[in-house]
Amino acid sequence: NSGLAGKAGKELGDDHRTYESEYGEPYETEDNEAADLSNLLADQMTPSYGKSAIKVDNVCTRRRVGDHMCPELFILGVQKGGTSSLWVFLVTSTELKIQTGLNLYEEYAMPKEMHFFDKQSFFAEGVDSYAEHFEVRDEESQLSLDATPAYSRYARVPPLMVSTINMERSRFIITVRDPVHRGYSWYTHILQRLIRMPRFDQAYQVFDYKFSLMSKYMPKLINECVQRWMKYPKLVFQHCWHLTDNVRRTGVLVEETGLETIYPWIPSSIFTDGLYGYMMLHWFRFIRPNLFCIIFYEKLVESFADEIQHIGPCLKPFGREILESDAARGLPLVNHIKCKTCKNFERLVDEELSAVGRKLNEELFTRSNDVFRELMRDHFNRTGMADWEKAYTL
Ligand SMILES: Nc1ncnc2c1ncn2[C@@H]1O[C@H](COP(=O)(O)OS(=O)(=O)O)[C@@H](OP(=O)(O)O)[C@H]1O
Repeated sequence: NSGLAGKAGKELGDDHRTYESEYGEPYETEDNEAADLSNLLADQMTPSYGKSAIKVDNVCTRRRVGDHMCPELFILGVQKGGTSSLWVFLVTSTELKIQTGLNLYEEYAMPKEMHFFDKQSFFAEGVDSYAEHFEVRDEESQLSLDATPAYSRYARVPPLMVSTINMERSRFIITVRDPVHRGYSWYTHILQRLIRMPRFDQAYQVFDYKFSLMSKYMPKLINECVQRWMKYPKLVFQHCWHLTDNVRRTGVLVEETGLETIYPWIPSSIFTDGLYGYMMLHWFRFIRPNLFCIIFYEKLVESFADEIQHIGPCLKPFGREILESDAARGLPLVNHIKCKTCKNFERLVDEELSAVGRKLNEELFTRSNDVFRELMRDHFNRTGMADWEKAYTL
């Protein structure tokens, strides 16, 4: 593993204290992250954003026939944004010929998700190991996809990607969804799949496992951070996302249960992962906007054939396009967790979720959505999008 990927991994490993991540493995803290990220990758940030001089020399940038193939198409997020269905659509298309990974690092991950950039232990294995998870390139035109929706929610991922992959060729897809519904879906996901892990159970127990109580307490705390950094919108995400020390220090007494928060980043991620405006500003510091394709979950569900065309610019450089006949297949329904057997699940009917959502918008999401709407207008020429709050006005 030559080049900057190794250097970045080593320096991060050497310089940062390690804690256990939410999945029980070490990750770096985000102490002085602004300084760390910008110093570490200052050289690489400019070329990736400017006129694309590739400085990294590794298996991803050499891309030789006969070598394992690094992905050049990514679904970065967001978690619970319909990414599994989108992945199924893309990799089952006989027209598009997009290849998925040969095998995964993690036995229990969704088949689409490599988690190379968000899990420190995988990244530490190096870029050659990443490529080896994909097929050997038989011809120049082959294209592989890494669809790991967790990437978008880790502030450290974009600089690591820039220091590793072939930035000249790569394209990045993100689907977004009403942050309230996304949050509720993520809460449901945790109750069904992750609650068996003691830290998830303890974190949720504090709130009597209720989404409504998490929505009452966590956004206030997150918003204090957001307000503090609002003067520098590009820095909000890296200072306020779910794994910052700021969030770790956050203690709050939940009056209804009489318990203090434990592992506060677990419930806080339900909300911070939905700060799309600040999240995208962070990504755009490292990767220029025209390499992204951003699509809307609600539009995918309502009018798939139209919305899916918005990933066209991310396929075109690879000589691919979505044909009408392909789009007519529609969005498959994958990964719908009913939580029928979830213990302690707070099932909120529409009206209840609307009431919770109204407050979440007031307190947290509207400002971030405003930023996001501006980005959609300025960089993607899409206006009238992301008006999720409308559904919550009385
Ligand atoms: N075709 C179609 N129509 C409507 N909704 C759909 C469809 N396909 C996926 N979904 C919903 O997308 C949610 C899962 O998103 P992800 O696959 O991105 O989740 S994950 O982060 O990979 O776990 C999950 O949302 P919730 O059901 O609200 O939890 C899925 O039901």
